[in-house]
Amino acid sequence: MGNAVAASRFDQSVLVETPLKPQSKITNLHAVKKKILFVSPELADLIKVGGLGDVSASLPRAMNADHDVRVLIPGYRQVMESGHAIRDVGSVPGHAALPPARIGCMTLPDGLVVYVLICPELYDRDGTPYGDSHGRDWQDNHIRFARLGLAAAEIAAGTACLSWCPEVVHANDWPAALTPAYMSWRGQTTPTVFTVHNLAYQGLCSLECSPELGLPSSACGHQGMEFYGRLSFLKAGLVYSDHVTTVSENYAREITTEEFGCGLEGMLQFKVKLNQLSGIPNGIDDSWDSLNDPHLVQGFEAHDWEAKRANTRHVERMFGLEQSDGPLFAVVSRLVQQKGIDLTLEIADAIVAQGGRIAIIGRGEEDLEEAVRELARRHPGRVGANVGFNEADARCMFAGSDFLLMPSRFEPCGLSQMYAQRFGSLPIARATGGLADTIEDGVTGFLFNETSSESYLEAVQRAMAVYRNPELLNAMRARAMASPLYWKQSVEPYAALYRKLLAAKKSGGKLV
Ligand SMILES: Nc1ncnc2c1ncn2[C@@H]1O[C@H](COP(=O)(O)OP(=O)(O)O[C@H]2O[C@H](CO)[C@@H](O)[C@H](O)[C@H]2O)[C@@H](O)[C@H]1O
Repeated sequence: MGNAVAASRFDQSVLVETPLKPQSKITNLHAVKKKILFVSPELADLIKVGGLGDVSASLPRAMNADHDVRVLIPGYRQVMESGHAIRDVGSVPGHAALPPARIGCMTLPDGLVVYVLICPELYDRDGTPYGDSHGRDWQDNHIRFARLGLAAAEIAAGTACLSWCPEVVHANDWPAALTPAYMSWRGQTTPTVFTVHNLAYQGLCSLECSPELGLPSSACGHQGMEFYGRLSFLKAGLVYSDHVTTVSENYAREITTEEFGCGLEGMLQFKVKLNQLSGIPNGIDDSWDSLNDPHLVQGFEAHDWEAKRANTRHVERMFGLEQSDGPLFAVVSRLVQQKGIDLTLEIADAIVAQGGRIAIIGRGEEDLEEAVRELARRHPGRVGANVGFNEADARCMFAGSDFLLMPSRFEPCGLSQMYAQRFGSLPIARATGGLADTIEDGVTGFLFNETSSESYLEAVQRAMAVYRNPELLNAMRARAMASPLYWKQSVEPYAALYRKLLAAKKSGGKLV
């Protein structure tokens, strides 16, 4: 294993920073670089369950042009065995039932600095970050992710023995949500941002877990993280952070309604009144380059549809599909209720009957995994399913398909539809959350309104009609390929938010 943990107590990563050059412009740039700690349970380079892994890999890198953003993640087995050297740079003491842990530092090949929370009894396991290989949540998830939050708080307080201390802490989703909470309970004043990538995952545990987490009594009341008789990590992130963001403007509005608010809409409406909730859309990174992506059998640009076709033939071979002139539909998704996979299963026969073929890749809930396998068995040569996930195959599918099926019940932002657009595959999606913000109906994809197979099928029929009109199809493909935002364009709103929080802290004033 290449993950030697050296014995130093000091954070040597400072040694790789560009030395300051007096009297030069670079000096000024370094002077204004803000130190940001980005706390996340996933980082696509090392471990990814879904879109949060992509964002945690892309956003800190995009921000690093102007800031010094470092990521903190748990030292899961996959992280410790990733082959990247890990230097021992600090430690955090135990607290209640949270065991003490070490902090390692990993510098990825492009220079991204990643702090790794090393605590084998919590993280050295087979399975995913959240559960075992059968999809069952780890019983001690409250301890595992409270440990993450408290370690971040210690780093922010300067008590983790690191030589680096953040000026802003940015925590993501429920697994990192106790970061602002512990910081608040300990009287720390470093500004905190909490980003909700998915409000439906809340990190709930029994109120009786409170002593294990070492919570103050105020935490267990309605004004704290109590939620319908349980403790909610997600609510803690909302209550105790200085500002909450979510990953599209439309979803930021939707979560203040009963339909999408998961019971938290009242407090989210309150956040809006305080000007403490906003939507900042996700982007995609530069690797989504249809001409130069090494995973594709043939790179292509807009209007080089013959080259795109070579990718279609490749996907047909990958999934054992018959070659035909009919459209190829792709599903690249976590197989969970949110994504409306059941709706795709309902309309699949109609797609096949009209000459379409469907290729499905993804994993998730066991019953949905079995249902897609069964669909493929029923339509040999017309429907192919690969239950599992790998990035290379996903990229080939975005490049080779004509349409991406994404009938999500809700979608905070969605990345897959943007990946598909960039690779000339038109998303067919429900007009919800970030899907409604990133897809222009009839121009860069197709939208439908109702969570029903009728509404969905109507959009699929419109897509099929466009497919029969090559001129229109190609015009839409070209528009779609030019439409997704790169991360660079999403970075400034985060930077502006950090500036605002720092300015408010400096003036000692309340945020308005
Ligand atoms: N079975 C699987 N295993 C591993 N990876 C898989 C997978 N199936 C698909 N993927 C990949 O995961 C990513 C999916 O990202 P999305 O943003 O579309 O959804 P997700 O629900 O995971 O993310 C949540 O967080 C992101 C980030 O903010 C929001 O965009 C989104 O709306 C929200 O639901 C893509 O890179 C895709 O290729």
